[in-house]
Amino acid sequence: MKAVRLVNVGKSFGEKEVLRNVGFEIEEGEIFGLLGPSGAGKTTLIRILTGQLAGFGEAFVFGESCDRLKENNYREIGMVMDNSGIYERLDCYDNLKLFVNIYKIDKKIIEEVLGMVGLSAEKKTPAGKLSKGMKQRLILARAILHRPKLLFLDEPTSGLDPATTKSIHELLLRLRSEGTTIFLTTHNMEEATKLCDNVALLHEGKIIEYGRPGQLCRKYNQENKISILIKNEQLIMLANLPENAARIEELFKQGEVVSIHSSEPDLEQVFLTLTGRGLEE
Ligand SMILES: Nc1ncnc2c1ncn2[C@@H]1O[C@H](COP(=O)(O)OP(=O)(O)OP(=O)(O)O)[C@@H](O)[C@H]1O
Repeated sequence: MKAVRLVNVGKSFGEKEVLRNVGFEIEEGEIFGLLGPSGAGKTTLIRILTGQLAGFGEAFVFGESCDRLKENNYREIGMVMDNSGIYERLDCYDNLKLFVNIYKIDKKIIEEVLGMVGLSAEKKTPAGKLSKGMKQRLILARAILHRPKLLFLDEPTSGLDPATTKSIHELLLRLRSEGTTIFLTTHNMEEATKLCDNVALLHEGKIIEYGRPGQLCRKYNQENKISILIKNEQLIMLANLPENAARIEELFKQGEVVSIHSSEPDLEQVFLTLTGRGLEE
């Protein structure tokens, strides 16, 4: 069974069409990235998938229609959205205890999950006194407490420092290795390339590309070039064509080559090629 299946999903707010003909599937156990600039409709799509908003078309999680999700379906889903649901005055432990009680699970899991997100030392710290990165990790801890099969993460590392971002990435890869399906939105193309098995590019409410990050980069690699760093720190860019082979061979023979690699576009450039706009605009 697919973790997520969308067929012709659309959504309008009044006159404004925010999503149109959105269709794709997510396999169980993959990390999927929905990429698009601000206002593209990413959060709206997550809200439809989590039953918080009704749209047109068909949307399913684990075969269940998203407008009919019940308690047992919600037990399989975890979410990290803007509205964090964290109580500032309660410490980290008690914040999680609230949810352990709601889910009726063993409270032994709290210590384990605090460890997973690197907050064991902050167990007794009120959430209001945590740094932004720590708070984000607490929100993530809350979302994975009941070990959901499907995790929705709306910009999980936005505005966080590189160390916290790295620890969140490691946690997401660990969750995937344990079989969790992850649906994330991001503006960060490096994050998407590093983590995602598949990505969809959303532009003005429509999916304009879908595929593996590497595959998409190669597909739009119109200017396939090779960059060669030589000893005097000079960078030589050559088209990846047979007629340049002799030149490259000569540089190798002269012992000049420090490094050589093919230069493919990144997802940011793919998006720019398709829309004429960057993702951060
Ligand atoms: N409840 C609402 N009522 C009216 N318009 C809305 C509502 N929610 C979202 N929109 C509009 O729908 C569009 C898509 O918003 P959405 O939040 O889904 O974008 P996004 O891709 O998640 O953006 P960001 O990256 O900034 O979070 C925006 O133009 C937004 O103004």
